Formats: sequence, C-alpha cells, structure tokens
Amino acid sequence: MSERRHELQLEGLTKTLDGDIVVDDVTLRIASDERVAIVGPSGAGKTTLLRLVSGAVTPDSGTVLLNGTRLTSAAVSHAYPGSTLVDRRTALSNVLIGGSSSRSWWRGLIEPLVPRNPDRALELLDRVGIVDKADARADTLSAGERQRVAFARALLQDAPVIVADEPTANLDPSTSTTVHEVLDDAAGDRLVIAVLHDMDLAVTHYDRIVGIANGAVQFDRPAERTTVAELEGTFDRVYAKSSATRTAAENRSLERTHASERVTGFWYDTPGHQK
Ligand SMILES: Nc1ncnc2c1ncn2[C@@H]1O[C@H](COP(=O)(O)OP(=O)(O)OP(=O)(O)O)[C@@H](O)[C@H]1O
Repeated sequence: MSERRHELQLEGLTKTLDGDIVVDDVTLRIASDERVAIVGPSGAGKTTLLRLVSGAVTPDSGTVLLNGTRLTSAAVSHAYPGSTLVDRRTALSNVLIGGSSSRSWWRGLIEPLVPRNPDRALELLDRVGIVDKADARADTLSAGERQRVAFARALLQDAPVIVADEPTANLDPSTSTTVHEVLDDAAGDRLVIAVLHDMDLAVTHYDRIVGIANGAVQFDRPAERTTVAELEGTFDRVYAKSSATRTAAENRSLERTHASERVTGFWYDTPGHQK
C-alpha cells in the first residue's frame, strides 16, 4: 500500500428514501489514518451515510471525493462482520476471496480453492494475530477470530478507505475491545470509518466521533475531548426539541427512530440513559 496521505471529503451529501430525508447535507473531511466513529440513535441515517461513502447508494446531491477526485468503489473496502465468512473454507481462503475483486472473474473463482500466492494473505493474517489459524475452517473459529479474518480480508484489497458497519456487534465487550485494537493497528495509514452503537467503544478506540441524528451531523469532536455522557446529552437535546419546533421531516425521523429503537434498543449498551 502506498504511504501517500489521503483526504476524504464528503460534501453536502443528501439522500431521500421513501420521501424522507435520511441523510441531510452532511459535510465532513477525514484525513489519512484518522479513525472515525459514527454514532447515533437507530434510524438516524448512519448506515445510509456509510453506504453513500462506499458508493452502494447514490446521493440525491453532494459528492464524495478522495484527494479531490470522485471516490471509486475500488478505493473502499468493507470490514464486514465475521459472520459473513464462508464457513466451509479456511481462514486463508476467506482472506483470498477478499482480494478477488481486483482480479479477473475466473481467477476470483479458482484462487480461493487453489491459492496461487497466499503470501500477502498470510502476512495479513499475521498482522491481525491469527496466522496460526490460516488452515482452520472458518466454522471452527471463535467470533473474535472470525472478525480478525474479516479484517484481513478487507485489508487485502489495499483500498485507502475502510468502512465498517458495527463490526463487533455480536462480540462480548472484551473481544470487541481486542478486535477494534487489531483493526486500528492493522489498518495502518488507511482511513477507517465505523458505525458503532457502543459509544464507550467509540470514545475509547477512535480518534474522532461524529454524531448523527435526523440524518444530520450533530457533533464532530476529537474522542479525547468528549465523554459518553456528553454524547448522550447531545442526542437527548436533539430529540427533546418540542414537537412544535421540530420540522415535519424531523418528526417523521423521530417516529422512525422510536420504531427502530423498539426493535434494536439503541440505548441498551449505554448505562445511565433514561428512556
Ligand atoms: N432502502 C430503504 N428504503 C426506505 N427507507 C430506508 C431504506 N434504508 C433505510 N431506510 C430508512 O432510513 C432511515 C435510516 O436508516 P439507517 O439504516 O441509515 O439508520 P441507522 O442510523 O444506521 O440505524 P440503525 O442504528 O438502527 O442501524 C431509517 O428510518 C430506515 O428505515
């Protein structure tokens, strides 16, 4: 991977889904090697924002630029959850699948079966601390080990931007901490943008916290200058606006948020929050 510095610019990103503004005029600049956590209530628009960055969703308006030119999907890799590994394949084979997208389709098909050059994949498994499990089938690995394999798979693509949507959602707190440390270390000078529900993890393991509510940026602070209580307080103030002062779109977003919270329980991992 090149050592050049990168800058990602999100300029006025807006996305409407089913008539509602889900991402509302988001502008952010993110530099190389920054670890950015996106936090916010359920239904706030975090995943949609990440999908706009990765190109999976097209904005209604606004742009995503890398070093001043439009970001291509090849410049973004996904650190998908470990649950997305192919169970019957080895850890090494799963990592090689991640590198297939940059090669011809037929090589992509056969390479995981007959690895031609596994050196780089082995190096990445080593970097995430599980090279000794390279030949183990994915379904014999622990949840934390699977997540490490998923990170190695993402890193093989050598993209300057890594996006991760709740990469440790189903891991216990201690394993979550470890795998975020692994990602931080292994990502090197890449930009990492992760959506996280757990604000403790965000504040502890990320450089910068971007809070999203109603599709808009509510705060953007260095992690070292914020606390979980401050983040929660900001969200409470946003959602405590009286219905009279909320716009119609904000009211609809709030209704969606409450509906999502009933399903996912946004505040479940933030002790002290009063519903
Ligand atoms: N394809 C879609 N069509 C219509 N509405 C959608 C679509 N995808 C997402 N939405 C809505 O957009 C809003 C934002 O969704 P999004 O998944 O971005 O929120 P989120 O902040 O990531 O939520 P969570 O934390 O629960 O994952 C939600 O109200 C959701 O129902």
